[in-house]
Amino acid sequence: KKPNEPPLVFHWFPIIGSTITYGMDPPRFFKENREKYGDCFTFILLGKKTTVYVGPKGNDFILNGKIRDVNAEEIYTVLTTPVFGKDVVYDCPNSKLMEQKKFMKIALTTDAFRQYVPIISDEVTNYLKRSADFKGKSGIVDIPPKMAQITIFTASHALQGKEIRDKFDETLADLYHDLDMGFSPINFMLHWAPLPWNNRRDYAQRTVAKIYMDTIKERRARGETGAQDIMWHLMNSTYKGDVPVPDHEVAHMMIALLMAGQHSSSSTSSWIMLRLASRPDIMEDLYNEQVKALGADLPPLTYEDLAKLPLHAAIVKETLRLHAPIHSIMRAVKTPMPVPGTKYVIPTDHVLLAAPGVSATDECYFPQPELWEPRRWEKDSPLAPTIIRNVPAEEDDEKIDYGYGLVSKGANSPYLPFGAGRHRCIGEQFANVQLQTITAIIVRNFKFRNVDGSDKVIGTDYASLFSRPLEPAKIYWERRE
Ligand code: HEM
Ligand SMILES: N#Cc1ccc(COc2ccc(/C=C/c3ccc(C(F)(F)[C@](O)(Cn4cnnn4)c4ccc(F)cc4F)nc3)cc2)cc1
Repeated sequence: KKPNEPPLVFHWFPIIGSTITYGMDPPRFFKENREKYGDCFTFILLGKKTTVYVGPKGNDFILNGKIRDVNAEEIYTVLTTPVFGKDVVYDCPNSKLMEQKKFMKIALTTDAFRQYVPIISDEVTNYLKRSADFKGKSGIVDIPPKMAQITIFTASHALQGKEIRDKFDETLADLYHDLDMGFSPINFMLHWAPLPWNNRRDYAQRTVAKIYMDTIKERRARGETGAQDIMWHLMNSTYKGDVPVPDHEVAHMMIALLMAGQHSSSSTSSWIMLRLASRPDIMEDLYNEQVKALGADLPPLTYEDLAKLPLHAAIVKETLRLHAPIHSIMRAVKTPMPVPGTKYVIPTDHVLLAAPGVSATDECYFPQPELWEPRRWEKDSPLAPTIIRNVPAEEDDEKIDYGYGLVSKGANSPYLPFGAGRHRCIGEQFANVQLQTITAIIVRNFKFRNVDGSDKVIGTDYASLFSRPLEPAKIYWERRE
């Protein structure tokens, strides 16, 4: 170990290093090594020196790193470009990504959400009516595959438009599956390997992109201006210098948004259902919150209704605190980076890894951190986030504009499931609308509990790109009369 580098995690073998212990359970790996080495330490991930820096200071160091010091696209492009397609997101200069995020964000407006809530409600209601797994009065169901179906229908219809959503009933579903096979950490690590599924992924990418480009041509021919969905906005956006967005870039951004929305929401909605099954009392409280706020006849849900359902919002917030789909955020180091307050200088042959989930489960910020308690987010809850150095976890947050609107630097926040800084998520509001609406409709139809009646919750599968529940994850459901 060199004197001015962070401590190196002990490992037996070169190349493999700590890949397996990290890959099997990243949160446990971070916690154990934080206790041994402190907030900043280096481990070997498939031969690559990977420096972890956790806690609010680590989150700030990595997520608010200067563009000349840290680089996301170098790390992510091998994973995302074969799946999304060329010239978008991580296959273009960061300045172009910032413009693309501006275009996407313009489409995700309150007006759009007003349209999305009825769309999402109807998709969930229809799915529950049609699904063979929810026939009769009660039963046992493996919930993650059902939530994957519900999210693909709701995300594709809301974000991509009706014509794309209807294609998911036939060809698009299989193509999406082949595309999805390429979205795995193996590709992340061994992108150069001629893995068999990568041919299917490449064929699927070209075919899906063509479906989008044909839809774009149809809409342009029809002079379509009705649906204010994302495709319409991207088709009518121009880069600085009034350069229109080429059709293939619109198609590739649509694939990127579909993948983002699908994986994050499918994982999170599965965890929400599993947590509700472990706490049937909270599921009852959600039902009563709706009856109290909207009336016992439970009229069709509107976007404005969501603001009257704070417990529904807290369910999503608390689930993301314990089950953030992205457990590791990576950056390449472009210039040697001195770590403030230490003698460490991170060299350019290291990769930086931020793990915001570590502070979200740190007892010094969240009392009883492993307890899933949505009410901890209410103002005067005894479990509320500890005020950090007189900076409340939520407010008083420094904001900065990277070209797609003001985003919080989140420098002091122990809770960053959507990241922070230049690469921060632009899908947070959509995700909240989608997840709260799905939860509200499910709560209206069913009561859940664990098959064994316990308050336990299943373990996490970290082997895929987005952490998600181990499968099968069965719950007992009962139709609410
Ligand atoms: C529960 C849902 C979601 C979670 C937890 C989540 C989380 C994140 C995180 C942690 C990042 C930062 C990645 C990094 O810094 O490397 C991010 C970025 C991003 N997310 Fe999300 N996301 C969610 C939903 C969505 C949705 C629904 C969309 C699109 C509609 C979306 C689009 C994006 C985009 C475009 C970026 C920017 C990437 C960059 O600038 O490098 N996300 N998200
Ligand atoms: N042995 C072994 C062994 C070793 C290691 C492991 C596990 O190791 C790791 C390490 C790192 C990671 C990182 C996750 C990661 C990063 C980027 C992205 C993304 F870019 F794709 C995304 O941010 C996703 N996103 C954003 N918002 N919603 N979705 C995105 C951005 C913009 C966009 F438009 C579309 C997008 F969808 N996705 C996921 C995951 C697993 C397992 C086994």
